[in-house]
Amino acid sequence: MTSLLSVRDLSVRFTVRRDRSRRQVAAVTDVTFDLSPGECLALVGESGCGKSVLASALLGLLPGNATATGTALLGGTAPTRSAQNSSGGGLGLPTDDAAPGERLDLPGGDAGAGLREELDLLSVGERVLATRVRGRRVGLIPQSPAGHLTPVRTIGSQLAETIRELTGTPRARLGEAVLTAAKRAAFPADHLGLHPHELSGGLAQRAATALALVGDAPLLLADEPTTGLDRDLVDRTAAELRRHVDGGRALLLITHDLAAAEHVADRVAVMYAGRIVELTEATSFFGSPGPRHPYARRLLDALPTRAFTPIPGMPPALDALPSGCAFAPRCTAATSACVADLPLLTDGVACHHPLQADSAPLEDNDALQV
Ligand SMILES: Nc1ncnc2c1ncn2[C@@H]1O[C@H](COP(=O)(O)OP(=O)(O)OP(=O)(O)O)[C@@H](O)[C@H]1O
Ligand code: NI
Repeated sequence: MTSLLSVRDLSVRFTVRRDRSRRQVAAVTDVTFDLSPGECLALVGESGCGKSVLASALLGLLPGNATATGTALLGGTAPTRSAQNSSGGGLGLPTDDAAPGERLDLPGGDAGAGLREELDLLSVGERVLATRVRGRRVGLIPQSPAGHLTPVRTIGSQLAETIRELTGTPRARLGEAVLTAAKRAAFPADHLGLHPHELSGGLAQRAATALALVGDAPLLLADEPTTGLDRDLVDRTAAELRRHVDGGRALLLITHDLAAAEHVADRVAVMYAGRIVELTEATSFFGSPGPRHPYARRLLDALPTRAFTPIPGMPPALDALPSGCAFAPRCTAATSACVADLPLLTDGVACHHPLQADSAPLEDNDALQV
């Protein structure tokens, strides 16, 4: 299937001042993956491994001290018959690769050819990202919803404004549309009159989710969308996200919650110290043969429903990464080759000694060989 998003060699470097010298923080390094319409890729990994920075890079939301390199092609989408008619047709785009259920009758009278052409998200620039990409072609459920909500406006009025802007819903039907949008994210209707600071973390999360779903963007980036939610709301959010994907949209699900990832994801990418170290089908990852990278295996074993064994040691500092495998100092299977040579992602795993099928949980008392 044609990719909706093709990320190639995406790297992000932050320049920071430390001890009166400038240092480079390698937050994301050489990340490559594809995402198709109707597919969910879960991006998992310990805190600080670069997941949110990756999402920010795709939306042009990096701070000023960051530099992103590589490419992130967002595929063009074909117009529907009605959009073709209304815009006079002939947008010069292929019509046979539209995702099933993809929203193509683009809102807001913005149905120009540029809206649907292929874009490199890393090079298009802020104006295109702000007017044509964010919310319309790429939706974001941010990790810190409070920072993305307007503090002085009620959730209801923020939803109404976003709905009007992105879908062109007439004023008379806005009230009904706000209720529908809130319900999709399990945001209670009787809280729509509240301001962001009056909401709990979980409610702010649901408000941000409702806002992100409004544009029905073909690609959704959901950064920890279930943080702060009770288990039944986690399940509801996971089900809503899956519905979104089954409607033909693509989802990059960034999460610590491997259980939620198991319910929603088609494929899993495991990040460690800024790199993808394993990229595989969710059924193989969560079932058989299981993760093949020792770090991925440890991550899964750390789940309370599995071996419940924490991963020993700490991830490396991103401004002083080793030249070989960054996981080697914590890896019980590491050899001198792991310290000397960086293993590249080959056949879905970046490891010199990938685990064999259905291997037993790794033991903490295995002596580190490095
Ligand atoms: N503005 C910045 N300047 C310097 N370093 C930064 C900046 N923003 C993020 N980083 C670094 O980039 C790394 C990756 O951060 P990121 O937020 O992507 O992690 P994450 O995987 O999303 O973690 P979490 O699961 O905790 O959300 C971190 O080590 C962080 O310190
Ligand atoms: Ni994050």
